[in-house]
Amino acid sequence: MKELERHECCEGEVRFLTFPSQALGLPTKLGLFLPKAALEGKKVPVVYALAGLTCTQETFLIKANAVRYAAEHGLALVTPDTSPRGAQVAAEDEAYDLGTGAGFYVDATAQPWAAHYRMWSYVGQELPGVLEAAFPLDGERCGIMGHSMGGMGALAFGLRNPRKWKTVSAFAPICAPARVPWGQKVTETYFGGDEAQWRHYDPCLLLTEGYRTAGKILVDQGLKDEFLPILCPDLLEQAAREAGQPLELRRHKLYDHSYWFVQSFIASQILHHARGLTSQPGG
Ligand SMILES: N[C@@H](CCC(=O)N[C@@H](CSC=O)C(=O)NCC(=O)O)C(=O)O
Repeated sequence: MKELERHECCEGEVRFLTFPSQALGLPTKLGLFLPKAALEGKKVPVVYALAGLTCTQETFLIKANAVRYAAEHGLALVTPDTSPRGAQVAAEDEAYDLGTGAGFYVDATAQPWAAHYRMWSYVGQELPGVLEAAFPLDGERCGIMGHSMGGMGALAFGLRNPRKWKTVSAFAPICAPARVPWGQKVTETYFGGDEAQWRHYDPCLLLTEGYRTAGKILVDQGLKDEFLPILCPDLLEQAAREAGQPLELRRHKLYDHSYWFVQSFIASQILHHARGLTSQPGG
């Protein structure tokens, strides 16, 4: 693990790191906020924040205004990159919604993508192990959140592995990727046309298959979101209702898809994780 940057922030530290990922078969970068207690060597709860299409390990930390709330509640934040970089796949830099910056938090099954596009294994397995060995992060108190493509990832990780991800939330997640153009493009490329792969990652399909999170899922969605028709929050609500999965879906009339929206509701999403991961009131 090599440190690229370190900045004092909200009595803790924001660090940018790189290491050679075995899952991705490439070096990868990530952001890490360590609150004051972690700098003093105490094990702290941690929330992974997964960003959306076109983002990097920096985007969420810079734009979501999450650090001050994480610091307030003594939470660490981890912000992975959104795809492998430099995989040398033809076409990986041609569109914003495929390839670089668009890993979709899945493991590709079709070549040439399958060699490096393995964000599911990287974020879900490799990264927590590497970080928990290197920093005072409590592997028993992990939460996961995300925006858009990252919201989809957060829901999928939370549903598939509730023992690891004790708290789950999302901003404007892609709720039914198998049914919408973004996901169909993934099917044609990363999955080589095998639509059935979505059964591992599509939040609505996972709910239908019986997967559940440990506690209530919190989702914020803007109603002026330019991507609303392909995010399908109504389908998530219906799938959760039918599955008996507790879900609080908060619809916000005036908000779009941007980080201005994320920033507006980040305090209560961080509180949701703090309550679930610490002994704070209401937890
Ligand atoms: N018009 C954009 C489209 C990409 C975009 O809106 N990306 C969103 C996430 S969308 C789903 O995952 C985002 O978070 N962008 C970064 C930002 O700083 O807002 C384009 O063509 O780039």
